[in-house]
Amino acid sequence: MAGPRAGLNLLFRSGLNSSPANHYTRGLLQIHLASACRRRQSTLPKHQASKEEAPASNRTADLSHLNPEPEDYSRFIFQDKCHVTVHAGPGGNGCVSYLREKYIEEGPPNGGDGGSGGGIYIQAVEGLTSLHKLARRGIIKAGRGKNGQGKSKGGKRGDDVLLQVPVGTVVREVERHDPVAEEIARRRRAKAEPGDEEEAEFTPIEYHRWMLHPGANPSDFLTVKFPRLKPRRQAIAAMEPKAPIYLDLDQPMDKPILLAAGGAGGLGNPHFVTRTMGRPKFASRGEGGTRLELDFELKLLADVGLVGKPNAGKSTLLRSLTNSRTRIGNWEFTTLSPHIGTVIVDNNTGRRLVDSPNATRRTHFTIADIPGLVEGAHLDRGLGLGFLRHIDRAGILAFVLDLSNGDPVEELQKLWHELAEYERLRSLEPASVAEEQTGVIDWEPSDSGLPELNRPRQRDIKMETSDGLGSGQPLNYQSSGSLPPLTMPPLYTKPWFVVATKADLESTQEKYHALQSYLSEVEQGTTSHPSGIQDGWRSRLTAVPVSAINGEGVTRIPKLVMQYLS
Ligand SMILES: Nc1nc2c(ncn2[C@@H]2O[C@H](COP(=O)(O)OP(=O)(O)OP(=O)(O)O)[C@@H](O)[C@H]2O)c(=O)[nH]1
Ligand SMILES: [Mg+2]
Repeated sequence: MAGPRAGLNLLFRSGLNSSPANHYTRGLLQIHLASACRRRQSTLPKHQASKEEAPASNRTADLSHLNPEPEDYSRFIFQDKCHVTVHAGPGGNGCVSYLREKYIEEGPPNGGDGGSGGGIYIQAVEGLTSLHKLARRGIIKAGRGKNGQGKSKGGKRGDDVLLQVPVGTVVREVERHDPVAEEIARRRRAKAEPGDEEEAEFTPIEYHRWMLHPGANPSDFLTVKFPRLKPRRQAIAAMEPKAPIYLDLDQPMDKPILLAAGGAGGLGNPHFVTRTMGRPKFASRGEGGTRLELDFELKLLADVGLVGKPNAGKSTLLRSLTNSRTRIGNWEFTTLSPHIGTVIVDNNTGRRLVDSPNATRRTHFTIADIPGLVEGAHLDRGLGLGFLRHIDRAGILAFVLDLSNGDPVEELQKLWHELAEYERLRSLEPASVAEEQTGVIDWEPSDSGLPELNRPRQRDIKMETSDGLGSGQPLNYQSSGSLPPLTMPPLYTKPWFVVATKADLESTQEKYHALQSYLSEVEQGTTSHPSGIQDGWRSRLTAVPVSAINGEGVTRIPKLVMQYLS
């Protein structure tokens, strides 16, 4: 059974050059032989087939996962956007306490300080592919610092919260409520606009900032003279990214970074001892924690993006190349959310599974199966713009064309037309178009990841400096208006190739040849680029004939991709 197949492979290896036509013939011959093998297998009487265990060398690979039962797919919950409110923990209160010992009736103050509130941290990690877990949490609160205690015991720190998000997540601050910045601004306003003299002398009691001994009467607030205490921040707050937060987490991170530090703990009463007041009856309360409203958006970061019409065979192709268990079905829009599969090119056994012509040390690359594009996708038809955004981030575009359905050259042109239109709309009036047509706001990602955080943003947000208590924190605000445009490399400058699938079906050969000669013309410049843009990518254009459902011809794709990966 394997005899003729092995013989033919040998023949191809020795005798044929690697012209596109031969790739096709080779692919198809392999397919025919494979189906011949299957036919022979199936012609065996059933009982005989089961009894006669084929020798190991003769066993054909199990291809059942390429044409699965309807229920044989992984349930993949996917969410690529969410809005989350995070609260950094407030600090614990300071304590009012005095030393009490035998023969020391009125000991010195020994109230401990309150613990600081827990911070909110974020980390992009590999292995996550969706934001749905984060979205479920809705409101996320870090722990409150514990109150200080007598005998100079400080309160425990509040628990930190770590948000783990997939690589490729963009985090944008929508709203901020910072009690410390608010307090500073209030004081500044009071200082800048002194009322009449009477009013100036009157200082309102700051119940929210001070606390008395538990045994004290509320009226004691009137008699105690509180010192001036500036709002405080934890020292760690200096590590917060500059507001408004805008993070483009396009690399896995070794360590989390701080989004919002918890509030500083209150001071115990020993801090307020003066010459005239040896036993202060008050301590300060902990500072409130910052509240942030954050928008998360996942822009898939795959090396290769599969672009094709619905039902073209993208998911089958992904299954044949990777371990993905994405859903396959003979109807349009089987895939409703992007799926990412990983192709291992080096399993670290000392011998690479796929040779790379350039000296890249990549051990794997990723492929994104994106829902099908229909005509008018750039106008948000079908699953349109929502997923065109995901193509943005793929480094290489693989156009999946169904050879059995319609004219592949025309299909390729239509797909490119959608991408070019999307590109054009984005470059024309990015914010308004994106907002108007999708309700989605695109914003400018950084080119170089985290260091970019400190780049000043062109947004009209009122900044407050905080009297040296931390570097210029913004006052509470709500972002409004349009956001800066996305600066991704234009789609037409990305390397691309074509995967001509369903090559096992009848009368596909002529279509394949027509497609291949069209690509050669585009490459040579005798025909315009299918996007209609003159300086689109034109080098090494090729169409790979495959029958993904039989797993035939697909091994050429990783080799091709490795040529483009650096
Ligand atoms: N004969 C043949 N059929 C194929 C091949 N690849 C896919 N199919 C069939 O084409 C149909 C659609 O395949 P899918 O992989 O779900 O197509 P898709 O592009 O992911 O479709 P959407 O998710 O709707 O965009 C299924 O019935 C597959 O079995 C192939 O190489 N040969
Ligand atoms: Mg699909």
